[in-house]
Amino acid sequence: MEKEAMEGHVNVMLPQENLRSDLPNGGIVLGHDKEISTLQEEISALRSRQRHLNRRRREALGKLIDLKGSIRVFCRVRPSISTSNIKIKSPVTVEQENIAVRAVGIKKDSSVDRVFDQESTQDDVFHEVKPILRSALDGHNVCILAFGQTGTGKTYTMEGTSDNLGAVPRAIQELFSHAAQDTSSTYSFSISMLEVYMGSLRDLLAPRQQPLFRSIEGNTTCNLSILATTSGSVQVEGLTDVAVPDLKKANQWYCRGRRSRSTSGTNVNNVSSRSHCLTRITIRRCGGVTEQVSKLWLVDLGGSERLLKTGASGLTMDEGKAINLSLSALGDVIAALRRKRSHVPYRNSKLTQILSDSLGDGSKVVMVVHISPSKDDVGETICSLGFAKRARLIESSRELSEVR
Ligand SMILES: Nc1ncnc2c1ncn2[C@@H]1O[C@H](COP(=O)(O)OP(=O)(O)OP(=O)(O)O)[C@@H](O)[C@H]1O
Repeated sequence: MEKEAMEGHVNVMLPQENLRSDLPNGGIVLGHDKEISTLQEEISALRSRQRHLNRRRREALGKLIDLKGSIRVFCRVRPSISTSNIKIKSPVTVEQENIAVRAVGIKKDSSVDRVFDQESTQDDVFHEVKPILRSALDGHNVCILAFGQTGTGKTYTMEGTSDNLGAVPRAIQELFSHAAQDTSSTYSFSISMLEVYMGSLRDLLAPRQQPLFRSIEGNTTCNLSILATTSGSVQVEGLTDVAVPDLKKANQWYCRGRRSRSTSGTNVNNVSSRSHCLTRITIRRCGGVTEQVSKLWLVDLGGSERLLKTGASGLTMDEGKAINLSLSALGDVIAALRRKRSHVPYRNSKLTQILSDSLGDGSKVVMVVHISPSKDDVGETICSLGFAKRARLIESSRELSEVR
């Protein structure tokens, strides 16, 4: 019974044979009232036990995630996209948790919490990401970030394709499926999506579609502002937040937001994302008298890029510079958290400002660093692995007077 209660299912078997022997037409006689009231008491005791076990499960999960580190770093290697039949040996070799990069004059070994090799599937990645969703349902702010050089598969991991759904649609599905199974709490969800583009914010779910940033150079009319509340939580003023009563509605809104993203062709990716795309699921959990609100951020970061290599010029080059600057601000925040600095420079970019209540203490982060298997990308691969290393060294128990 305990195991069943922990999994959120309590099945109480009524002694139907006994009842039926007295009742040929299937009705209930008064003589059984006592039995019924005993069973009702038993059900209510089991419900209370279930709530208690759920609370303990939440505490245990929180401790487990803290032990593993408040930030978990995975690395995914994109499959080779060479069209040639000649098999070229990749400078990148991987094992379960280790990545070795070998090239002329380069010998670099890195370790992360889990490596996904070129053959890994969307299922494999989601399997590792899934436990942290429980933390979001339990009231923690959670952030799942896809980081990496342009063209290494960040959008593939987060959005996926219609045949191979990525982490965002799978996470949305998982939230609804958990909510349907948990009989001890009720949940409601809402979704927001925004794009951080050249230091400005654009609401991807605005009722009247705002003009694409890319189509109007220097346009900042879509700029939203970020407010920090006295309780330390962060609000994006005026950002559309749509209540999603079911999975179908959630997917419809997510697809709508995806279609509004700014993309452009570069030498290395012909549908390169020119911005950071942030999907926020707000979770309201009501268990008994208390309501808890938490945020799940699913972030497809713009690709870090070497501007010469991507062949970018004009607007595309400016976009690349802006992406690199905000990624460097994200790196600085992570480094400050790691060093337990009293000042964490969240304010240095819009990206880090928005995420400030979901990157610091008490929140849980999964970062999937994407790398290319190609010899031509060794320089970028080393940089991305350096970023992963810095992120991985964050300690979970720290006391910070964070500046947001
Ligand atoms: N694991 C994978 N399996 C199959 N195809 C992949 C995988 N990863 C990436 N791809 C393919 O590689 C190409 C580039 O991937 P994607 O657009 O996701 O890169 P990105 O890192 O988001 O790039 P950018 O930063 O420029 O937006 C796409 O055609 C994508 O479908």
